[in-house]
Amino acid sequence: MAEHVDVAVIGMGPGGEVAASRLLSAGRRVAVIERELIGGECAYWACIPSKTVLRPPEAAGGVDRAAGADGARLDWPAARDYRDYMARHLDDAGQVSGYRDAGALVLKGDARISGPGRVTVDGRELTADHVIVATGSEALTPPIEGLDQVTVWTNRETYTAADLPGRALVVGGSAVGVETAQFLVRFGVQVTLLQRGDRLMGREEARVGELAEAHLREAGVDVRTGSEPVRARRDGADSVLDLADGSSVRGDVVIVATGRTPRTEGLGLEDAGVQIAESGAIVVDEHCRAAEGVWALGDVTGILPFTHVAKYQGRIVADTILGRPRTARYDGVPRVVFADPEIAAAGLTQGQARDQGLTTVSAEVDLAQAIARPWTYERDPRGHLGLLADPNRRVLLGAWVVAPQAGEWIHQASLAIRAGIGIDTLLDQVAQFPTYTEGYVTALEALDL
Ligand SMILES: Cc1cc2nc3c(=O)[nH]c(=O)nc-3n(C[C@H](O)[C@H](O)[C@H](O)COP(=O)(O)OP(=O)(O)OC[C@H]3O[C@@H](n4cnc5c(N)ncnc54)[C@H](O)[C@@H]3O)c2cc1C
Ligand SMILES: NC(=O)c1ccc[n+]([C@@H]2O[C@H](COP(=O)([O-])OP(=O)(O)OC[C@H]3O[C@@H](n4cnc5c(N)ncnc54)[C@H](O)[C@@H]3O)[C@@H](O)[C@H]2O)c1
Repeated sequence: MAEHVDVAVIGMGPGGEVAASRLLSAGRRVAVIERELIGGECAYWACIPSKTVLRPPEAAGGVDRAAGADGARLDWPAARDYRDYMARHLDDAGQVSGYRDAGALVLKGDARISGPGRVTVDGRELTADHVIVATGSEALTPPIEGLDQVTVWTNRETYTAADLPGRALVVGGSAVGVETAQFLVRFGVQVTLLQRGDRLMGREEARVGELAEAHLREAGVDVRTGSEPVRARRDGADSVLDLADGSSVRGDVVIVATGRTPRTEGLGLEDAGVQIAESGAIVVDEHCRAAEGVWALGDVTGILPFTHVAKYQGRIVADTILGRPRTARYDGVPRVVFADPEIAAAGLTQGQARDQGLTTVSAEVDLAQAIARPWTYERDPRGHLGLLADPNRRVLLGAWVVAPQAGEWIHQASLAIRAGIGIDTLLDQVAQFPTYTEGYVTALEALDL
C-alpha cells in the first residue's frame, strides 16, 4: 500500500525548503524528497560558497581603499576552510534530522511523478493531495566542439575547489561569469573572461555592463567581449579555446558560466498534465500551479532564477495550498551581482519599458560628484546610480546601481517600484547623511519631472 501524505515536495533547494517548512508548521503531513543534498544548489555549490569566497577580497579591497588603513592580506586556505564550513562540508545530516524532527517524511532518492497524485522514489510509492516540483536547474554546457578534451569546471567544481588554478578561462559574462572572474582574480588567478555578446551583463542596461567591465579590468581580468569559443583542444597541460575571430586563449581550466537549464527530465511531468515550455521550464499560473494538484516553483519555472524568488514562490504555493491563495508578482525584484563594487538592479530596463510601449525618462548620477558617502567610504570613490521613470504616472520603473553595498540599498528602489510609490513621495524622503541612499534624491531630481 502506498503511503499517503498531504504534500510531496520533490527537490529540497531553497524553494522546496520554504514551502515544506511552511506546510509543516501548519500541521500538514509532508514528504520531502531530495536526491542529493537538502539545501540544493544554493547551499552547497552556488550562492553560499560563492558569496563566502567573494567576501574576503571585498574586505581586503575595502582596507586597501580606505585612507589610513593598511595591510590586508588574503589567505586562500582560510577562505576555503570557511567556505567548506558554510557549505556544511557537503553533508546534510543535520537537515535530514531537522526535517524528521519537524514531522516530515524524509526520503533521500530520485523522485518521479508516476500518475495523478502519485510519486515514486527509487521504487517506493507515495500518494499525495499535492505535489510540489522544486527541482531547480543545472549548469548548461555550451556546444563547443572538443570541450570534452579539456578541463571543464561548472559552478560545482569552481566553488568546491581545494586549490585554485593558475589560469582560468571563464566562458559567459553574466552573473556567474562576473562573480567567478571577480573571486578568482582577487585570489591571484590569471583570468580571461569570454563573453559572446558585445557587453557584460547583457540583460541589464548597457551602462551597467560598461561599468562592470571597467571594474573587472581594473581588478586585472582580461575581458573579451564579442568572443565566442568555436573549438576546444588540449595542448600539453593547457586547455585551449579557439575563438571565432581566429585567435585563441589558453589556461589550466575552462569554467562554463553560460546559463542554466531547468531540471525537468525524467520527472514524468507530461503524464501529470504539466506543460513544458521550449526552454524546458515548467509553465505555471500566477499561483505557481502547473496542473491539477501539481505546483512548481524556483529555477524549474524559469521565471527569475534567484534564491529569493524560489523562496517567495515557496511562500505563494504553501499559502495557496493552505487555503490562503496568493498571487505571485515579480515587479521590482532585486537582481544583485556580488562583484566589487556590487552591481544591483530592480524593475525594467529602458528596452523592456520600450517593448511595453511605456514613455520613459532616465537619469544617471555619478555618486562621487553628488554625495559625500563615496568619499568618506574610500579613497578613490566609485559609484553610479541610474533611474528610469514613467513621467505620466510619476513612478519609478527601474533602477540600477554599481557601487559599494549596492545590494543593500537597491531595496529602496525595489520597494518603490513594487509598491508604486510616487516620485513626489520619494523626493520628500529624508535620507541619513552621509549614506549612499542619499544618491536617490539627486537622481530623482535629475529626472526633472
Ligand atoms: C554560481 C551561482 C551563484 C548563485 N548565487 C546566487 C545568489 O547569490 N543569490 C541568488 O538569489 N541566487 C543565486 N544563484 C541562483 C540560485 O542558486 C538558484 O536560483 C536557486 O538555487 C534555485 O533554488 P531552487 O530551490 O529552485 O533549486 P535548487 O537549489 O537547484 O534545488 C533543487 C533541488 O532539487 C533536487 N532534485 C532535482 N531533481 C530531483 C528529483 N528528481 N528527485 C529528487 N530531488 C531532485 C536537486 O538535487 C536540488 O537539491 C546562483 C547560482 C549559481 C549557479
Ligand atoms: N548574485 C546572484 O543572485 C546570482 C549569481 C549567480 C547566478 N545567479 C543566477 O543564475 C542564473 C545563471 O547565471 P549565468 O551567468 O550562468 O547565466 P546567464 O544566462 O545569466 O548568462 C550566460 C551568459 O553567457 C553568455 N554565453 C552563453 N554561451 C556562450 C558562449 N558559447 N560563449 C560565450 N558566451 C556565452 C551569454 O551571452 C550570457 O551573457 C542567472 O540568471 C542568475 O539569476 C544569480
